Amino acid sequence: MIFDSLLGWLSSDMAIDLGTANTLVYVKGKGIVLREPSVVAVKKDAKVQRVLAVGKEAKMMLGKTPGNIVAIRPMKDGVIADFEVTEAMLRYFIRKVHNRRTLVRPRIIVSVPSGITQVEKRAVRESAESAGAREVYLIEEPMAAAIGAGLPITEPTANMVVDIGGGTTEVAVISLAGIVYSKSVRVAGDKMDEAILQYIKRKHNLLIGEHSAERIKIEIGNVLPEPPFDQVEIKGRDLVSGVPKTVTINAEEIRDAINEQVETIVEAVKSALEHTPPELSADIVDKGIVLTGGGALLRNLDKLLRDETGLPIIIADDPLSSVVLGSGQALDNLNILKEVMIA
Ligand SMILES: Nc1ncnc2c1ncn2[C@@H]1O[C@H](COP(=O)(O)OP(=O)(O)OP(=O)(O)O)[C@@H](O)[C@H]1O
Repeated sequence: MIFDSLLGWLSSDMAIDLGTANTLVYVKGKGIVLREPSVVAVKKDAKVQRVLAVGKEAKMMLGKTPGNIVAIRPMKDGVIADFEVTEAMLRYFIRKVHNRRTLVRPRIIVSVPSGITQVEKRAVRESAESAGAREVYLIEEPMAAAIGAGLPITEPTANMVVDIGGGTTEVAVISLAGIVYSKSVRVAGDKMDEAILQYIKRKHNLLIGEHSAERIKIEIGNVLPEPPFDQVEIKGRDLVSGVPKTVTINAEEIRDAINEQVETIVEAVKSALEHTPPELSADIVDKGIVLTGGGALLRNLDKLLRDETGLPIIIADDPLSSVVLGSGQALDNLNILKEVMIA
């Protein structure tokens, strides 16, 4: 019986939020011990590929590497896009958490987007196992996010959570420790960055990298900007002359640039509301919708969702950590894990 093997968990056991943008690790009894971008810099010589840097150090190299070095983001749209590199990244993070001591192989809880395929689930399990896990348990991200945000998921009442990450936006209605309805769209922070990059290219003939696009979004991104608009100077390469140049961009332009992605997220929320059984809808009217994930920090997204749905919208206390905090609670309290883990 699988639950028998839940006994005897060790202090080296951990919960990992293997995100498209960031990877977070929670160690049993200790809390969050690692928070790094999901980026790996790899050097390719002849046929051999060597990992040069992982996490923050590798993210600094994005878009700045010479020919034989590539900075790779091995997760795309919430799932593993490059199996080997994901495994190398996980191995690095697990060893870092353990201070490179070789301990008993840990049991690991990994959160995955809701509705991922069996093949994608197997890829996550296998990559965690080859990176050193003894056993791997999976939890759906919106469930983990809801637990991490402190929602009473085991009660017979609706909890609605919208987790906006780098690769996916997950909308879910949870009651009695089960997901009553969920919708996962592969539109979130990364697609916004891409849209900003394309907008600046089109409108200002300026080429910028994805790292700069993300920085602009975080600095002045706002879904309901008002004059005087915040603005930021950006440097890039002029498409026509080929030389470096600087332009000033304002928040209204960025709203325009990411409008389509924001609309997709709003529509996903509305569609979830339409598919929620009436008894549970009544609970949502009272309790509202909780936003988690880095995208919850996009300025005024909560206000826009409130305008569009007429419901109370609450941003979780620490939206970037909700998922790993929820998986961490399942690690600390195995009764929760038994209820929410998926096959
Ligand atoms: N202040 C901010 N304003 C807008 N977006 C932000 C802000 N801070 C972080 N983000 C965005 O949040 C995203 C990362 O969020 P998070 O770490 O929750 O995602 P993830 O778990 O790695 O992704 P996924 O759940 O899709 O696998 C990035 O796109 C980042 O640019």
